[in-house]
Amino acid sequence: MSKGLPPMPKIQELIRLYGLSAKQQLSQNFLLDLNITSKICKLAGGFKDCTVIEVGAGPGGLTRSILAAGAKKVIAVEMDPRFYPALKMLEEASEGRLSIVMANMMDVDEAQILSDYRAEKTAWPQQSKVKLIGNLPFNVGTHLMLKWLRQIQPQEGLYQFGRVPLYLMFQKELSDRIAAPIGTHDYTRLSVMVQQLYQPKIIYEVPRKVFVPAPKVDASVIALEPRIKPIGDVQSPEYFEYVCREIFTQKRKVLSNGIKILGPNAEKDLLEGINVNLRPQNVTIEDFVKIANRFTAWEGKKKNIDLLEFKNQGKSLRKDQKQEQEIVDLQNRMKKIKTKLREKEIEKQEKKKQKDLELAQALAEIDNEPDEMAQLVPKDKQKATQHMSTLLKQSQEDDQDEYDQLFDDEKVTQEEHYQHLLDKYQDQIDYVKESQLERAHQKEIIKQNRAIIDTTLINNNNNNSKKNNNKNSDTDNDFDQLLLDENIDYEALLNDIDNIDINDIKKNY
Ligand SMILES: C[S@@+](CC[C@H](N)C(=O)[O-])C[C@H]1O[C@@H](n2cnc3c(N)ncnc32)[C@H](O)[C@@H]1O
Repeated sequence: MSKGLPPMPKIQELIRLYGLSAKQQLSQNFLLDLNITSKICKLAGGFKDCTVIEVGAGPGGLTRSILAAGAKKVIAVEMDPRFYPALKMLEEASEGRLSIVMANMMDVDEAQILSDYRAEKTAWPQQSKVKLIGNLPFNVGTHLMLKWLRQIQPQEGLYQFGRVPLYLMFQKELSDRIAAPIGTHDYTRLSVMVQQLYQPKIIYEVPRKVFVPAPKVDASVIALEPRIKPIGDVQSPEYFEYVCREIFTQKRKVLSNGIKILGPNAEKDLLEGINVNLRPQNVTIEDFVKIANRFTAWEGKKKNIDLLEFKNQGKSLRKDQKQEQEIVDLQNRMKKIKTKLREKEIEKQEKKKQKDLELAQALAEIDNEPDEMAQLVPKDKQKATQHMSTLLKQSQEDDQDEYDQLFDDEKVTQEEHYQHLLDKYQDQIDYVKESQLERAHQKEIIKQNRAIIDTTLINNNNNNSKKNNNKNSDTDNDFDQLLLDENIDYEALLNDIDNIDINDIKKNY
């Protein structure tokens, strides 16, 4: 049990209790082994007396270890509301040391939450009393890292609180690239951009098997300590990012050739004093800064340079995450509907069996071969129904003869005669009529089912694009309505649902 916390249910138990299965599509891979999370905290240098922002707290495994490591305050940011009850339980046990912020970290104002929770400000270049840690989906982690990286030089956001180190879990390959030394295969745009501002160090390699569920790749925790003084003095972070991006697209060319991508005469105007025979992977960060600063002031650069990637990264991530979430929700609703339909189908089959049995019994009463009829009914209801009509007709005719005779003998009145016939056959006649109608009706129902499914999905897509929050309830109402119909052809409906390709829905976004 975690030091400093009262006894609490295990994370695995909370996951079971609150039904917190990982959403694999959203790359939720949990760390449930507290030995591992404690080791990560230790390798991050411990959190004693620190204010720690934990990004993507999930069910709270790592959170417990951070608290156990003596953090003064933990601010756990999580965007998936399913985790709120589990985190709330931990918050209550933490005696004020844990606070939960339910939000997308892309939208969080770090300086605001740190002031709200009275984090201590430390003057640059001292080591900060604030630390940030996160086991995030890998793509999200990269976007956020770029967000924090851009806050360093203007000392905004996190960096109003001093030299805040970041401890981020990435897929191993990405951490290797971020930390890659110059001259290695892994030295890329990201290495240059991150290392210009941070001192990176891989502190822990985490094999995939320790996550639940296991991702497809191994991971590692990288520590990013802001440099006291960045390498070089970048004039425009936007152009620095642009220049690094463009030059690394020319990885196989030496600088004198590759630089041409930045515009005509770039070689003459931007490379003075730089070894032009190097490939990008051998160019120092200082030289990248020099080239980028010259480019920023350069008249010869292309007009309308696309800096959109730099500006829109956060936006596109938010959009991607929202869409992924919507698709997961849609898939979950489909799953629920399928379960409901299967139950209804079983119910319907039971009813059908019962009806067939009743039909067989009814036939047995007017036929001398009950066994044969009992076999015929479940196999071919239409044939059985026809057979039953013939038998009924025959039987009515026999009775008619018998009663005509009685009537002729004046033993019964005409009225009694018809009443007798009516009573005897009414039920069977109704049943036969119903059965004959059934097939035509079924066809109609199948058509209706298809129409409802089509409309529901179209509505769903339209609603998604209109960002209409009521879409789920509309869709659910349609389906609930559908399920109320006793005569529904569940099998056809299930087939239709099975044939829905979730990728088609994705395409429509
Ligand atoms: C890989 S899981 C890790 C959960 C937990 N920290 C652990 O180690 O078991 C990532 C968590 O980050 C959350 N998350 C993903 N994107 C986020 C974002 N933009 N802002 C806040 N939380 C996010 C997910 O909902 C999920 O709970």
